Amino acid sequence: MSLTPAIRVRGLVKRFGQTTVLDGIDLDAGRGEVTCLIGPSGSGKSTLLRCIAFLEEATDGFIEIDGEPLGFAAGPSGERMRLPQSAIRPVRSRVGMVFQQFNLWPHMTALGNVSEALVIVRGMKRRDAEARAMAELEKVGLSGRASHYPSELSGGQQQRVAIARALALEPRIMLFDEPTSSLDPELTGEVLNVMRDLAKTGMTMLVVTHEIGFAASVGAKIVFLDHGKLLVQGTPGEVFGKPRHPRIEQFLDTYLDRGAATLL
Ligand SMILES: Nc1ncnc2c1ncn2[C@@H]1O[C@H](COP(=O)(O)OP(=O)(O)OP(=O)(O)O)[C@@H](O)[C@H]1O
Repeated sequence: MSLTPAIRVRGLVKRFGQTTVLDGIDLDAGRGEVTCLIGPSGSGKSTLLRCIAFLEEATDGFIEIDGEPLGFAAGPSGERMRLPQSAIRPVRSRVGMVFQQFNLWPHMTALGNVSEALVIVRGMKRRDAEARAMAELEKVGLSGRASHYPSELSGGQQQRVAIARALALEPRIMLFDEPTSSLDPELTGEVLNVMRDLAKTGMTMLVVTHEIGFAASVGAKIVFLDHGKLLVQGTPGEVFGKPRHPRIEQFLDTYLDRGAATLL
């Protein structure tokens, strides 16, 4: 088995103007594993995810996906060189992303939302795209809602459509940015269950979450960001077990989610 991590981040820096939001992040996310990113609000979790999805361009540092550089590579003397678009696109297309807001097209059905990208991005025939989209909707338990519009679906169902849409493009890595934070507890549970099932298929997942119970039970690795630095990382037992790093203790006091106490 290859030891190359699915995601390898080295020395990642992101600045917005004078503000340093990510300050030298080194991170490995294992293939077929769930890595959970936790940390206080504003610590840089979303920005890190967005850099890995190449939605934001890092100010410095390197990202590799399956051992291949994303966006920038080290030149002959170690200098940072921007890669051409033709080299960026195939690496970037291996990464799927699910956001806090579902971002579905309101004028399209669930089936349309999942199949459209296959037609536009992949150039699939509509009939083939819809067959693939149905299979993805089935996986998230929504084949019976294929002809519904987003306004006719609950928030949890909309997020499951968004997950199906990302999966339809066959990513090797799925990034989730607080996918349940706009949902009430019941709907949160149904989305987390879909993510649990996805993890069981061996999908590599990097998940920003405040659902500590989910992170502790599904995460192979927990990464704690604080003020743009990676402060603590390890297995759930190492990060949440006692004695805990004082910042983790403080964070759990502030952010402990429903039911998490029983797991820690
Ligand atoms: N486009 C931007 N321009 C300027 N500052 C930004 C931009 N995006 C993020 N920031 C700042 O970067 C910091 C980190 O934001 P980020 O959203 O990555 O944190 P987070 O840990 O995901 O927070 P939360 O848990 O609240 O979502 C914040 O101070 C934020 O205001």
